[in-house]
Order: sequence, then C-alpha cells, then structure tokens
Amino acid sequence: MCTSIVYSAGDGYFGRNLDLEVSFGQEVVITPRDYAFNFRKLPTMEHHYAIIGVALVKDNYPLYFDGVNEEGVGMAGLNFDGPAHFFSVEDGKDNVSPFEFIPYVLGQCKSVEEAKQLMTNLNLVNINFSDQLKLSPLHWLIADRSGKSIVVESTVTGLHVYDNPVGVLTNNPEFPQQLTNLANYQSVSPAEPANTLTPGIALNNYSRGIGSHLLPGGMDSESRFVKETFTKMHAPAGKSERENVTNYFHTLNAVDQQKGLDEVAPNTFEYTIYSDGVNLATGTLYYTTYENNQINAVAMRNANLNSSDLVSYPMLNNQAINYQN
Ligand SMILES: C[C@H](CCC(=O)NCC(=O)O)[C@H]1CC[C@H]2[C@@H]3[C@H](O)C[C@@H]4C[C@H](O)CC[C@]4(C)[C@H]3CC[C@]12C
Repeated sequence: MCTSIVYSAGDGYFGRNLDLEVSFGQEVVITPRDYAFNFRKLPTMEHHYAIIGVALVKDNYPLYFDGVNEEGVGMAGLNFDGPAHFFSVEDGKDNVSPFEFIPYVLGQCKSVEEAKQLMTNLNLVNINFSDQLKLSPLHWLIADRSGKSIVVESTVTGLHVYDNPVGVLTNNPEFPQQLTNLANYQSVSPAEPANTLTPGIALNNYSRGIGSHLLPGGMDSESRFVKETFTKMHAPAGKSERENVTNYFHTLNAVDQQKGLDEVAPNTFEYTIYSDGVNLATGTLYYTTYENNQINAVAMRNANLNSSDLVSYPMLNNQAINYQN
C-alpha cells in the first residue's frame, strides 16, 4: 500500500510512502527540459518542464513512481488494484498509457487547474511498457504549490477527476468512498473530548490523548487514509525549511509500515521502502529509506536542466548513525 500527501507549510511539500514487498531498483531521477519524451500514441514531447522524482530507468526511459516539476506541480501513482480499468485506444482522444501519465502531466502543467484542462479529452489506455513491465493498476494524486489537489481514477465507468479537499491519497476503495468514510471519525481530536456519553456523570480521563482514542491504526488503506488525514491536518507549520521537512516526515511516518506487520503472501511482508518529499518551490527532493532514517536530499536546481540526459542518484541505504563517543 502507499500513502501520498501534499503538506502546505512553508513552500509546500509533496511526496509519498512507497509500501511494497519488493524493490524495483528505483532511484532519484532528474529529467531535464530537453530530454525527448516519446509517447506511444501522441507526438514526442521534445521540450518540457524539468522533473525530479523517484523512478526506475528502463531503456533510458524514466518510469516515475512520483515526481514534481520545476513549476511546483507534484504527482504520484498509487496502487488501485481492483477498481482500476484502462481502455483501448480511441481515435480522437488523447491516448496515454498509465506509465506515460506522470511525464504527460508534469511535462506541461503549471498548476492543478492546467492539469484538469489537459485531462478533458484523456483516455488512459491499456498499453504495457514492455512484456516484463506490464500495466500497473494505479490511481494518482496531483497537487500544486497552492495546496490544491485532485485524484484521478480510471474505472470501468470511465475517467474520474475528483477534487481532493484533504490532500491525502492511499489505495482502495474509490476516492469518494474514502472521503465519505471520514465522517465516521469527525469527533477525533487532539483536544480532550466533551463527555456526551454519560451526561451528568464525570468520567475519569485516565490518559492524555483520549481525543484520538478512536483513530484507526491498521495497515489497510482505509485506516491509513483516516490516520494520515488527521495527522496532516493538525501538523504545525514550522519557521524554517529544516523544521518543515522534519514535520513533513513525521507526518508520513504516522502511517509507515514496519517489516513484519503486513503479510501479503506466506512469510512475505510489505513495508515502507522509501518516503520522499519535494519542496514545491525549490524542487529539492528529500528522502529516507527503510534501512536509512537519515534524511538525504537531491536538489533539482543543482543539475543542468537545459540538457537531454537523465541524471540518476542511487538511494543511500546505509543507516547513518551519529556515534557520540
Ligand atoms: C506498486 C506500486 C504502488 C505501491 C503500492 O500501493 N503497493 C502495494 C499494494 O498495495 O499492493 C507502484 C507505484 C508506481 C509503480 C511503478 C510505476 O508506475 C512505473 C512502472 C510502470 C510499469 O507499467 C510497471 C512497472 C512500474 C515500475 C510500476 C510498478 C508498480 C509501482 C511501483
């Protein structure tokens, strides 16, 4: 499972937890402005906005899991197994395969509003990247610097673009159901609750944090959606980049998956392989991995963005411990 957020403190941050049982060999990848994006059913995009994100590079093509462009638009693909449905190529439509969707949007949109416009004639088509890398059943979170975000889901009933008032996405069920489910938790609060259970009879508030007693804590996508929404909505805005990045990772850590807790096949466990967050104004990507809690950073603007060559940085996976004596 996965969780993706837009966090509106300071410059704004966008990223995700990638939760899975296998690693694909992904890296931090910068796609400069003159790398030619070839599309299967649309003309080549010779020039576009530069992108930084996490991707698997295959045959010199960046298969982005998530990314942010130099205009501060972010987009992440998350598992949507079951409801996801992709269509056959249709004449007169903008036929884009799911693996092309992140470059298609981030390559040319400056805002969520522009992304919405771009999608009015979109048909997400069932074309595999290759025989080895087949279609993935995904849905997407797209957000911009204003904090505005949308969710894109392609199901048997067609393409759906939903406004996302909470700026969080996990996995199933379909997004409108995830939002509806929040109503069940609206009394969850950082504050001590008012006792409406036993009017006139005082209850012993035996612990701090009783206002969040009903918050779900499971690994499932419905629980993570509620928990992350609560955590993010109450996360403080810091005064510095360091403070905001720290808060950002604490927010995502609230729903990270430790090894051993989510068994997806006998003795095989899904876990949070990496967490990342990109500053939407500077394009600096911060990340941690399961093995390495140290926050590492790659700055998009330190690369030559007027180039046609992809730049990749392997994720640093060795736990960096500060020994103090
Ligand atoms: C499976 C994960 C989503 C995480 C998740 O929700 N996982 C577990 C679960 O719930 O089952 C998705 C997110 C991005 C996806 C990748 C990207 O879309 C890029 C690429 C696209 C190709 O069509 C298939 C391989 C490949 C490399 C995809 C493999 C599956 C990935 C890695």
